[in-house]
Amino acid sequence: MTDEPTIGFLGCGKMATALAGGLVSRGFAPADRVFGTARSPGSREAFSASTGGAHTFDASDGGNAELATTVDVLVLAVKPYQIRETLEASRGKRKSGSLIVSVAAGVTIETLEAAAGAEARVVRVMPNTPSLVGAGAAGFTRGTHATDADAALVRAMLECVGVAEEVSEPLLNAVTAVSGSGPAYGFLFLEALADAGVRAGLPREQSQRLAAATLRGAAAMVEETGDHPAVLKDRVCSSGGTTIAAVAALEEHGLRRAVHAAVAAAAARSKEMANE
Ligand SMILES: NC(=O)C1=CN([C@@H]2O[C@H](COP(=O)(O)OP(=O)(O)OC[C@H]3O[C@@H](n4cnc5c(N)ncnc54)[C@H](O)[C@@H]3O)[C@@H](O)[C@H]2O)C=CC1
Ligand SMILES: O=C(O)[C@@H]1CCC=N1
Repeated sequence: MTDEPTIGFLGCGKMATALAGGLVSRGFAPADRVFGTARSPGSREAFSASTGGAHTFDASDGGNAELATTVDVLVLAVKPYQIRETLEASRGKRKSGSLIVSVAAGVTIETLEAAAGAEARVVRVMPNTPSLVGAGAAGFTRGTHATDADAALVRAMLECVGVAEEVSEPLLNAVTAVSGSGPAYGFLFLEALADAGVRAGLPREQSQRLAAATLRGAAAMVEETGDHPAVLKDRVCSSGGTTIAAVAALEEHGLRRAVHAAVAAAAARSKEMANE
């Protein structure tokens, strides 16, 4: 493999478009070394636009085989139920020495290695869509034959677009539940906060800007000070003031219980998908 590998996204839908877009805009790979395949023309156009012109192949017209013969890193980004068949179909067509990276929720290393063929080098990743703007959070685990160099390459890719944590495979279900699915929880909370601001009298755009900047600020405080979130929360809560009244309302309405239930549901679903 050269210093600058070619990267191909087999299934260039929403996750691939976010990851590839982030990788190109952050300089990990130029657009002419990034490729995608999809059945849907809309997905191919969005992928091309997000990457500043990466080439795409039509998956309905032999594109997956063309992609497999072309790239050094083959990123599997079709739906989980399609991973086995598309990987089996790539056997004997993949570029010599290529690395297989799967981003599919729930699809195990064992399934990937069985479908890819003997000695295939596989890394399983759980990324998230904020990779597009360099604010991703991902977990990864290496397969039986993946080398230290493979793990380092995948880590470098993921760190180019955010943070990356190597974990044991069973913990990928928890990673999926916290950070893979997590942006949706953040968007839901942000939407609710902005709505509530509108209810309290703010114009919609101002409320959304304030809500988004506030959540970004809270996350940055945790990351940059290293303080426990509870300590930072206590500093906002004046005695007898507005914040503690709001915190009490959130506790009464079961915010913590709701978050625990959400993450447990996503982790259970991820585990279940391994058997589908
Ligand atoms: N959307 C997200 O936030 C995340 C998704 N993932 C994983 O990424 C994978 C893709 O999910 P999304 O991007 O959300 O779905 P998506 O539906 O947006 O993308 C799937 C793409 O595969 C294409 N496709 C369908 N059949 C194909 C075939 N035979 N060959 C090649 N391409 C084909 C479709 O045209 C579509 O563009 C899933 O396995 C999911 O678990 C992982 C982390 C986060
Ligand atoms: O909802 C899903 O199954 C995928 C995996 C993590 C985020 N989206």
